[in-house]
Amino acid sequence: MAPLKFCANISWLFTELPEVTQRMRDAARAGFRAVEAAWIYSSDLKELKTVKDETGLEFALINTPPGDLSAGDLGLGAVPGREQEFRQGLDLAVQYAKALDCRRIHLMAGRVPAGADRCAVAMEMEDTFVQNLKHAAGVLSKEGILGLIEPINSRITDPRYFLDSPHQAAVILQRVAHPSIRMQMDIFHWQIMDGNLTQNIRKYLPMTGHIQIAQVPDRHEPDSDGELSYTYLFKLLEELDYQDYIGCEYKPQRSTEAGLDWLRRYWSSHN
Ligand SMILES: O=C(O)C(=O)CO
Repeated sequence: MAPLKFCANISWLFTELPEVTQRMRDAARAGFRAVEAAWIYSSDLKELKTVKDETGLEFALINTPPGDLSAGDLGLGAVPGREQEFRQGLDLAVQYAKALDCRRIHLMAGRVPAGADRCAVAMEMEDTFVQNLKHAAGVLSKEGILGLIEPINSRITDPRYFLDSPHQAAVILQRVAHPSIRMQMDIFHWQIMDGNLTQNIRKYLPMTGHIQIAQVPDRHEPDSDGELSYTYLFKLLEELDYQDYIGCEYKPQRSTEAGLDWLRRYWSSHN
């Protein structure tokens, strides 16, 4: 069984440094061969590419732009009436992904509008998402890029996020029915929403293109106190021969460096 591949989410790790490029260098120094990030659109693309080339880092994943964060947007994929903006954001994400040779883009669904009843708007939002994902599939398949949809828990992290369960995502993926659109499995969110991780991982891994991890409930390092045994979960993913990236998307309890012992232990026991 091949060792699992971990990438540093530099929107959560190495945030002791303000600049994305500084975080990239620190991630490389810490031993990571790949990074992922939420939104890098305020960074100069040429600088990102220079540092990527200098460090030899791979860019594993970026997100589509969120929309207007200050107005409460967190993605536009499933938001009726914002289709044009979603498509413009997709084009920008593709521009960055191509320049950085990044092969995965998280197509963010977005939130149920404030004040709306989730059940009342669910069908319209799902239909909007399916149409946007079918459009994205056509764009991304030409570039050899995977589009990913990620359930984000609506119990703790984001009560209004539209896509909040792996089962809901699986129905949407079935409606889109395109190999360029796959699941983004964030084990932190899946535990909070559904538990039953062994069954859900076994069931949905075949349609998954990226994984993210954090401990539950405080979203710290995998080896911090919490509900999950990542020793068990990593063994399960090795047994299932998962070969894509695992994004380290957690809040360090102290510093990023101090919190990386779990990964050093994994690397030293698998090299
Ligand atoms: O909030 C999360 O878990 C994300 O991955 C957003 O991109």
